[in-house]
Amino acid sequence: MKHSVQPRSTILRENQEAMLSPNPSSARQKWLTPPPYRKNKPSKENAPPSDLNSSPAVTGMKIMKSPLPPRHPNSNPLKRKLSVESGCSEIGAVAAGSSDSGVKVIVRMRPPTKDEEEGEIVAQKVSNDSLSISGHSFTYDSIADVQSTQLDIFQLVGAPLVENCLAGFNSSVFAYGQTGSGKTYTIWGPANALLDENLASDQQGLTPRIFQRLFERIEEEQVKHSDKQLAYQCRCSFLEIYNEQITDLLDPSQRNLQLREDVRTGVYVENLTEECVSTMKDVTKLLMKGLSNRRTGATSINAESSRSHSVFTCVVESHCKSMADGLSRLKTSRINLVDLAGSERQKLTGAAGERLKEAGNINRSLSQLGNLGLGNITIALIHLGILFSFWKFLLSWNLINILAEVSQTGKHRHIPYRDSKLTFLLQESLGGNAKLAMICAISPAQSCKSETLSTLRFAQRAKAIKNKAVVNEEMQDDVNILREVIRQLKANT
Ligand SMILES: Nc1ncnc2c1ncn2[C@@H]1O[C@H](COP(=O)(O)OP(=O)(O)OP(=O)(O)O)[C@@H](O)[C@H]1O
Repeated sequence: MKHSVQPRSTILRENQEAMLSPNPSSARQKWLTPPPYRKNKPSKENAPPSDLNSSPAVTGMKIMKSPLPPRHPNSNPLKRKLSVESGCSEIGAVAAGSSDSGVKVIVRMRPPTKDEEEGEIVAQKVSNDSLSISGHSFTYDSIADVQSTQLDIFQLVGAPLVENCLAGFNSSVFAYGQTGSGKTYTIWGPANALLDENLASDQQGLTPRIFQRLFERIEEEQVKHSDKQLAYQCRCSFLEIYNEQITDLLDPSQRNLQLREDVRTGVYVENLTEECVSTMKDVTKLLMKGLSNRRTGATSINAESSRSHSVFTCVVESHCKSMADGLSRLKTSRINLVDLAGSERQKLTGAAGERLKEAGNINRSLSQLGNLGLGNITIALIHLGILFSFWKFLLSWNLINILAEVSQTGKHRHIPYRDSKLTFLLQESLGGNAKLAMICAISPAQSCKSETLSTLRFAQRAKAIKNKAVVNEEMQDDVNILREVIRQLKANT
């Protein structure tokens, strides 16, 4: 189901106006439509009129392209922090206390391949949060060793993400690591584990597990808060960034989509397809469609290597009305699940031709995620074709390094988000209004040692970043502010 729709800013304005409308029924029509967990029919025409007294539901509001992420409340007068006393704020608040702002870093070691088993195994888990590799020790939030299961990863990363999401926090998971280290396996799981008959499979990846839990928890929250007319809507999109071009994985004819920035609401992808989901079936359908449209190719390390970054995004909105104070509240949170293309050294992976060009682009965006800011010098090196792998190593620190430095010293610095599509699109997740978990995937084998060390150092720098996640909540009592904002927006258009 694809929806061709107007820009998010227009919708927001309409919704805000509707919520503020002196005629409450117009606001209701914008917000509540189908019965619980019915697949959404999102067009305006299809939306049956309903009212706030209808049963709790995952709602089928209007669908839109290009949703914009909620911004930090300092830059947006419409947002306020969670107040535990407020009428609806305890909804999904199990994890709301987790106001920790550090990036959670998990290192996952995949089992050695047959070839690797014949060589030396150099990486070893030492404790729950540390590992050693050839005498070097590293400490992170958690180490998942070769025995770790998909369920373990869900419990470490997925379960807290769902609670944070219901509490109104933006939440992102990035999988980073060398080609063939297990990023795709971790984030999506094997494709056959998405089939209906395998839904209970041990192999199921983090994303389907997250949505399974999310829908269960939504149902629980609606039962628990049945007096608050609690309604949810989940809208998903799926894109890939390949050679610095954005393709819509739910409609691959849409290539080279553009990133836009809205002053008030942030970065969005123009014309990206969004679909409403309310069941696991909806989600698996989107995942299977999107994953089958990704670019893959063989490297010497991974026969089915993802050659692009894939980003699955779900915007979860909840609307409730408190009986205690009669106020309506809207919480929005954005989940980003990101499978980064493999970091790789061309010599090791035997890259040539198209693969080499891809690798250059992959490395450029990953580099941007964490390089040293060597900008021009390094670009000159690239143009000369000199020491591709050395370049990658040097450049693999910029954004992460700058963010880590800003977090540690409190100094102001220009953060070069715009230097790659990946960092521009995901800037909220990197040092902004989001909780971020980074899963760094490694192989324990001697043959991967230098890539593994590079990944582990990247992970150390990532750990130092401080994000500023806040609950994204709008309240109806902000009516005067909203009216003023609408007036200003209208005046500016
Ligand atoms: N924890 C694990 N347990 C069992 N098999 C795994 C595990 N991690 C990875 N694998 C297997 O290793 C192979 C490579 O994994 P995967 O495709 O996830 O790597 P990747 O990091 O996504 O690589 P690329 O960046 O090249 O896409 C796959 O066959 C996958 O099934």
